[in-house]
Amino acid sequence: MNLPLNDPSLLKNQGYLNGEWVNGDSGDTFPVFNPATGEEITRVANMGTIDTRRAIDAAKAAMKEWQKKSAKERSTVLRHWYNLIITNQEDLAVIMTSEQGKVLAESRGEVAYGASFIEWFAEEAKRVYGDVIPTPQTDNRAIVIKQPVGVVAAITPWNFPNAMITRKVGPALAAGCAIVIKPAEETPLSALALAKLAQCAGLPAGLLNILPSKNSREIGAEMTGNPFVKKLSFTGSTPVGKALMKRCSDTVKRTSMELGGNAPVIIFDDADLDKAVAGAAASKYRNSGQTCICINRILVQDTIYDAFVEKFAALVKTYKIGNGLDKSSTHGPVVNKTAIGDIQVLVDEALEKGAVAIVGGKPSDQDGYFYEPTILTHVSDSMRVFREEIFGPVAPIFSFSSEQEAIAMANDTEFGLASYIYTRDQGRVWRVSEAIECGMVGVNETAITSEVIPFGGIKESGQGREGSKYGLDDYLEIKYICMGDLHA
Ligand SMILES: NC(=O)c1ccc[n+]([C@@H]2O[C@H](COP(=O)([O-])OP(=O)(O)OC[C@H]3O[C@@H](n4cnc5c(N)ncnc54)[C@H](O)[C@@H]3O)[C@@H](O)[C@H]2O)c1
Ligand SMILES: O=C[C@H](O)CS(=O)(=O)O
Repeated sequence: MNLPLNDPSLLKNQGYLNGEWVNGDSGDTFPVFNPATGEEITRVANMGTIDTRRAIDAAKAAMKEWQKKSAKERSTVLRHWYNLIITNQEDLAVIMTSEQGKVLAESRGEVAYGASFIEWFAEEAKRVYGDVIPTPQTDNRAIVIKQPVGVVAAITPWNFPNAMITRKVGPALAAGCAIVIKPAEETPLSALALAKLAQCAGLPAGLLNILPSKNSREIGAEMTGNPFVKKLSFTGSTPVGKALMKRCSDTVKRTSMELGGNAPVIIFDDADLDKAVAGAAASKYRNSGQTCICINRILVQDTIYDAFVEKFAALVKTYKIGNGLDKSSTHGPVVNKTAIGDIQVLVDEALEKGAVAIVGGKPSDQDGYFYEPTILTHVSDSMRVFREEIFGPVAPIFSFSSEQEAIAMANDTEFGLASYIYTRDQGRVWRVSEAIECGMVGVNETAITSEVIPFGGIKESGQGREGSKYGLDDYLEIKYICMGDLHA
């Protein structure tokens, strides 16, 4: 399948290992499909254990020189890479829409968002400060320096195939580390195109290694078991994150976990209703609901429930699902056929328990993996759509009476990634923001992410933070040096 690219050389189908484009040791390949059409885009090298081991060895060797460079030298390379990503934004967006499905406008936005992490950490690289601590003794001083954690392994998901790569590679390289990445098997092309641009930017060989593969378990086993890997950064589902954390404990690796969500939005009766409708819809149906911080449960105060449902349904009915490269499409497909089935199981379970699909409720009849934007009313917390991450364009709308009931519903989950509140009562903003158990809160806003904020969750949504001034810490180790014999 030919993609409409200005630079066709960005469409890579080999692994990127030690600065070279290579086929997997097995010589095997796997297909990458366009979810809007079901067509095969290309076949990609299927990397395995031997390739992973080679990549880790290359990263270990390359890191020796990289960590000796000055922060400014590392920053300069990252800045050049950022400039190349922005210059090639349109091609990167077309590649993303073709393999992941999101509409082109969202893909363009993700490329810019992904690039912002490279820009941000090009700057943060120069601000890895330490401490000089006055000690209780008079003849010594305590010095604290920060050093790179070591070789990083990373595993990333298909829903943001560009930004989930750069949100890890940016801080890793800025800190002086080298990194080996396995992207999702559904969307390797975005990662490979980023590697091509990093190569063009002069990033030294071995610092960035991309291992496309269908053998995720096999590669994960090597990444989590190899003693030269000092940190695993994972973004994906909570069950997989738990398994990887367990494996990492064998060699006491540091881990960063960006896992599943079950975000509530709480809409109080003093909210600006039109803003709440627009914000809730934008979050819920962003990337066709395949976003970790998508609203998963809409909680509306009972006094405004009917008014909210009427406005929300009127907006959702205007959506046009279709191929993301078609300018008239507002929303794209879901990632594959399995996702269609998973979503339908959740919807059917709710319907069997009394829910009503006032909009949608089934797959679209057009070719490709399309699910109709769906709204469910008459829902309850006994349904799976209350407890599980839907990861599709389905909006269950629950009602509540009091602030206390809303907080209890919001917190009634093992997840704790993002939450959203619509109210114009400042006292309520503080009470509810502090009471909700999560890592990020949007108040009268659902577009809450950028490179400057600490992205991450609590409970079973993960550990660590990506982006912001905090993001570099996950790739650094603190070393304390006692400077004695001061009066020698
Ligand atoms: N918190 C965040 O920042 C964030 C961001 C994006 C997605 N997510 C979460 O990711 C999930 C959706 O993405 P997904 O379907 O790709 O998740 P997933 O966990 O199925 O896969 C994520 C990655 O892990 C790999 N993988 C799967 N099983 C593995 C194993 N046993 N060993 C090693 N690697 C394995 C996959 O190949 C993929 O690269 C959702 O739960 C979503 O909430 C979280
Ligand atoms: O799906 C997960 C992403 O992290 C969401 S965002 O692009 O960071 O908002």
